Amino acid sequence: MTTSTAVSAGRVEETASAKINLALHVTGRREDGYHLLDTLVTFAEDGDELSFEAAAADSLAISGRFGPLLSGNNAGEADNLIIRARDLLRATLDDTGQYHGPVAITLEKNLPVASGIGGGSADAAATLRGLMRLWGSELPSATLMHIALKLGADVPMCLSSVPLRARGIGEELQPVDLPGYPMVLLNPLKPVSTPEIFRRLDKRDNAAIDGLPAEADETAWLAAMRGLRNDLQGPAAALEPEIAEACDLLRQSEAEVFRMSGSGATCFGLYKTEAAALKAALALSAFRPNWYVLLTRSVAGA
Ligand SMILES: C[C@@](CO)(OP(=O)(O)O)[C@H](O)COP(=O)(O)OP(=O)(O)OC[C@H]1O[C@@H](n2ccc(N)nc2=O)[C@H](O)[C@@H]1O
Ligand SMILES: Nc1ncnc2c1ncn2[C@@H]1O[C@H](COP(=O)(O)OP(=O)(O)O)[C@@H](O)[C@H]1O
Repeated sequence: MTTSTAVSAGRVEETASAKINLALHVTGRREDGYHLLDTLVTFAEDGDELSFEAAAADSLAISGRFGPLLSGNNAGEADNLIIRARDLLRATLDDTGQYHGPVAITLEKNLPVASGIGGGSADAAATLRGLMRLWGSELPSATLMHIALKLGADVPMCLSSVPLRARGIGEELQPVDLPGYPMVLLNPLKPVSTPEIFRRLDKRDNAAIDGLPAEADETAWLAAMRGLRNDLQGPAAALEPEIAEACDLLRQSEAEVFRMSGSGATCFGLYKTEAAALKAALALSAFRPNWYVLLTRSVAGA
């Protein structure tokens, strides 16, 4: 039911930025089996592109390099996180008597799917942001965070898409003063199962992240990040050896910091200069033409 008539904008656009776990420490386990994390996260300047336009009826049109992977039984319209985000937001707006008319949504799926960079979570967060702009909605930030967490552990952090440290399973967020860096993402395009990676951990009470710089000093942050780790990288590389190869290629490309993101298989490299990142991306694309290589930049903290 739509209970008011105001539409604040005809068409709005949102970028769903790739999420990068620069470090991910598994520090414990909840009673429901979910693992407690301490993770340093940043976002790429690039990602999926979404648009939202008032229409006569609801629709979702998907295009882009990885669009064909989202169809049928794998996140087709009914299961797509975009649709789940739209419907959950609508239910809350309905309860508070706010407008939520029909909407035509487009998704340009540029990010590889199930690849440790949270494309689905970023799409869900972009949908919440985009529809609130389109519909002129007003919700307390706690309500929005509650909706986001229902959609997935990574969705709250994707709402702001700024560098942050996340704890719990992703609900305790603390922005950090991390500078932006030229960045290359590299993925062998081999799927890895997130639950399987968590199941294969042999240690679940690892040390938390320690000693992050308080200021945006590029060199101090690079040194701090070199001392961190991704506890999911060992199990993921054991399942998919090309992950180890991807990290090794990034090391050879003279990345200042290189590591796997999330539960894989995407790996990232951070560089001191745009020229170094460009050289790395060109060499990696030539050496592994069938892999996913993205030359981008990580966003800077506030
Ligand atoms: C590992 C991370 C790090 O940012 O990113 P991705 O690799 O997905 O990008 C996330 O914590 C992914 O969280 P989320 O998006 O909820 O993962 P899902 O794919 O829904 O979780 C699949 C399954 O993985 C296990 N799981 C997930 C998260 C967590 N903190 N502990 C777990 O044990 C659970 O068995 C869960 O049912
Ligand atoms: N819009 C979407 N984009 C990507 N995956 C989606 C989407 N909606 C639902 N999914 C489902 O979510 C799962 C995890 O996708 P994704 O967020 O890309 O993983 P990851 O966080 O590992 O990068 C996919 O296997 C897919 O079935």
